[in-house]
Amino acid sequence: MENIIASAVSQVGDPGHEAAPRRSPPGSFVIFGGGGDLTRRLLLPAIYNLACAGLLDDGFSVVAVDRADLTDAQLQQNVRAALEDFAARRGAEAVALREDIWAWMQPRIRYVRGDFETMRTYQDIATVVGDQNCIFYLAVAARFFGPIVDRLGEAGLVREGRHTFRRVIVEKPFGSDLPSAVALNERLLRTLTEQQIYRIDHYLGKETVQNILALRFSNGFFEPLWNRQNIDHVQITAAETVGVEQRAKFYEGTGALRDMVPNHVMQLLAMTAMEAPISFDADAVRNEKTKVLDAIHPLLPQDVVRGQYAPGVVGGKEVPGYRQEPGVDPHSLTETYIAIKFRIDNWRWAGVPFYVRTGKRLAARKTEIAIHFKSAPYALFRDTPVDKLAPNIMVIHIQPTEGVTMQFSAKIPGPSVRLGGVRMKFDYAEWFSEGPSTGYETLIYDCMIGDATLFQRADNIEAGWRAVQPVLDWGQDARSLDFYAAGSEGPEAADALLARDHRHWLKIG
Ligand SMILES: NC(=O)C1=CN([C@@H]2O[C@H](COP(=O)(O)OP(=O)(O)OC[C@H]3O[C@@H](n4cnc5c(N)ncnc54)[C@H](OP(=O)(O)O)[C@@H]3O)[C@@H](O)[C@H]2O)C=CC1
Ligand SMILES: O=C1O[C@H](COP(=O)(O)O)[C@@H](O)[C@H](O)[C@H]1O
Repeated sequence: MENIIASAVSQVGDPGHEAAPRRSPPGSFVIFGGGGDLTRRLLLPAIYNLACAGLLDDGFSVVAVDRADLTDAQLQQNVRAALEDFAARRGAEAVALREDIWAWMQPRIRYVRGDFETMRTYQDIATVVGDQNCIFYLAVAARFFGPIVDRLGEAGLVREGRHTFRRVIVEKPFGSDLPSAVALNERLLRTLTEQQIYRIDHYLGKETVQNILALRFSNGFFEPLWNRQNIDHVQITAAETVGVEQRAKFYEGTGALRDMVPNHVMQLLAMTAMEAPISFDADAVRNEKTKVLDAIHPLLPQDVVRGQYAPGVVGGKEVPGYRQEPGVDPHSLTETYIAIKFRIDNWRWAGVPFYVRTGKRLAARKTEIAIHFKSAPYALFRDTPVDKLAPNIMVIHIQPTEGVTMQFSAKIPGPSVRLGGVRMKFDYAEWFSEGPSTGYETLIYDCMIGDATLFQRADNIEAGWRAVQPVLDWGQDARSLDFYAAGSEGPEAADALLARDHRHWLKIG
């Protein structure tokens, strides 16, 4: 089946011959938190990968701002070490850092030592960046977002010139509920225009997430089926095998709902459910996303299952429960798993539930969107040994493998009519040879060229929080917390959520 599809598609055209993307404009990429974990693990490798792809202008430079006492040369050594650890690899395998790229990058890396809360730091940044284009990346704890932007404004660093831009990339978490997200938007917008703010959601940097729009809107055969007449329900899963790791302090006050749903999961839902935009212009896309999120029906307690992992076995190894993790309150009520049944009150989706689940310490690492189509009428098969027709399912795999699978029924060879489920699979890696990616390359590059399509607008963020705010308002409650063994499929109550509707989850593990 896979061969038939591959050969049919190969007649269409040879992949990989699209127009080459243009180089970024020259300018400084200023990273607040330039010595931090995000910078080392994801941002610097992304910049290195962009340099390897020839997408950075010779007038590009990185300016790291942090409080450690370092010289430019020491910082450059730290950057090299980070690139060796996190960038120079192909899959799990380490490869040598490209010396030609490092020779290009090294002199373009500068350090500004200073406290984020001190004006002197901003004066020093101004001296380094001069009047060039600048992107300020806030790779810092959320409590600094407002203060840094205020000071950038006071120092005149975000004033744009006739031919130069000043942009700010804001990391997550963007607020911790609807009121705080609204307040943060208001604060940033006192200094910046909406067009200068790039609110990042790293899920939007993932190729297959972007592919949802390509799949839906560049193929004639999906869109006519993409509605309540043909789709029974949608399942969105973002499952992880890792536990809370070293992040107990952050996670205890956050939990799975805040950490994953208003941002990453909502982006997946919005891209699956949105109407076709009138163009791929950033605002056209974001208008449609906001519209669909605004159409989410207010949640009821019976639509939500909160879970927390208990001790169990992951990858053949015994692991502790969440309450036994270092830094976690032994009586913690923080959820590490959440499942929600969303309803979308619009013409296209009325009556089609969107079930979402996300959690840590589950049976496998898997992010996917499964579109469950309605079954064909059974009538024709009543006089055959076939007792029921399986529904067709289209699964968009986001990670760890990227691709699309279609599940449908076919006749099992033999004299009588018997049906078996078969799969057709499109695998991104098999079809397209892509360079290494952290997912941040696309986002950083898009910000450089001023394309905000994959970033969240203020109303987008607020719509995501608004959809989950009822759950936050109910508060944490021991009665609303179900336990699941680490390494399992999640709490039984999540199965019951679908069983009530005579449906079941696809297996994670
Ligand atoms: N790490 C990750 O994988 C991800 C992180 N994020 C988000 O990115 C942001 C940064 O996270 P992360 O890199 O992990 O955080 P880190 O704490 O590792 O990095 C922050 C850096 O800022 C420095 N710093 C803290 N306070 C000041 C100050 N007042 N003045 C100057 N420097 C200061 C810290 O120095 P010191 O070490 O001395 O405190 C540290 O080097 C957060 O918003 C996080 O939610 C998002 C997705 C993934
Ligand atoms: O933002 C976050 O995302 C990660 C999951 O990201 P992924 O790209 O590995 O799917 C999650 O582990 C983390 O808790 C959360 O803050």
